Amino acid sequence: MTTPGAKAEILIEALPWLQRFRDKVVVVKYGGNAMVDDALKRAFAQDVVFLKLAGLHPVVVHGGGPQIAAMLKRLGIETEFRGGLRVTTPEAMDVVRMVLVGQVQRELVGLVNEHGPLAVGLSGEDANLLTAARRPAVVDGEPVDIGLVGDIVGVNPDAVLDIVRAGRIPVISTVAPDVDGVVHNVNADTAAGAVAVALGAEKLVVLTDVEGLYADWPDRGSLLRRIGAEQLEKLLPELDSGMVPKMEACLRAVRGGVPEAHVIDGRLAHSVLLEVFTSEGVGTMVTAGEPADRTGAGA
Ligand SMILES: Nc1ncnc2c1ncn2[C@@H]1O[C@H](COP(=O)(O)OP(=O)(O)O)[C@@H](O)[C@H]1O
Ligand SMILES: CC(=O)N[C@@H](CCC(=O)OP(=O)(O)O)C(=O)O
Repeated sequence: MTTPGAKAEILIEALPWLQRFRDKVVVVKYGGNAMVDDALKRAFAQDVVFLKLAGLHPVVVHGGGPQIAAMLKRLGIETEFRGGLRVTTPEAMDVVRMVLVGQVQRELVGLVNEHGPLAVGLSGEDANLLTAARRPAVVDGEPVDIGLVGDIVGVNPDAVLDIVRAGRIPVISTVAPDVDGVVHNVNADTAAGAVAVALGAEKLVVLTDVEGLYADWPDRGSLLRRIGAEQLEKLLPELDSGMVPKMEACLRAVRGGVPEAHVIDGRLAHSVLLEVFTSEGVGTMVTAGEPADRTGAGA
């Protein structure tokens, strides 16, 4: 059993991190694969509320890939992934928007608001929050047309900061119009990286369903605890599917001035709190400079 002294030590470990992150924006990307059960989703909502009440400014950017896949299946619409991105026809786009904004976002907003009137849901379409431009997938070094898939070319920070300044927690779905108003499907990792840069965030935290980035996936001994931008750039071509947009987003964040970006295990309850408020942190930390590599859990 934890003694009172040990409990106090755990609390006091958070002190320097409370000082560093107080009044700072922390962008948390919650991936669909980390939303595996209700207990974990509730723990995630608690963590975000905890950050807010501790004086940080969490901004949630959510995914929902598996939820989109399930709805597409129910509707008998087939889609495939190219280079980690969903090939998105106009018909699939309607489903992406319905699921992300109408289902996943609503659920997260509801879970956060069990703790008080905190979360406000919005999509890239609200107050010109996000502007997209069509992007191809890159497969074997070649650009491939994948339909209504966008990259973020513009962020209106005030659309988010107004909500933050009102003491609330923005929960952002990543569908975004292009300059002509055509709505695009934006990978949630990609959007989270762009939002973190535009908000001048102090940290980007990306939750997924593995412990972090592995140098030699799936060799479990190759977990990287820290990696610099240059080394990550070299590793990018070696990475598989889902990890590519995630690590590109971390790279974009740190190159855009966010001091650190993290990929952490969303299957671990309260992983966000462990990352923000403990000295050891969890998962893989990406920085712009080249830190000494640390391999292996707990290193
Ligand atoms: N080098 C790597 N390190 C860690 N995971 C990897 C790596 N390469 C590929 N993966 C895969 O990427 C997956 C995470 O991406 P994805 O399934 O898109 O997650 P999410 O829904 O959280 O965005 C992991 O479950 C793992 O199977
Ligand atoms: C273009 C593209 O691939 N968009 C993603 C958007 C959702 C997402 O990114 O969800 P996760 O974070 O759960 O993977 C998709 O359609 O699945």
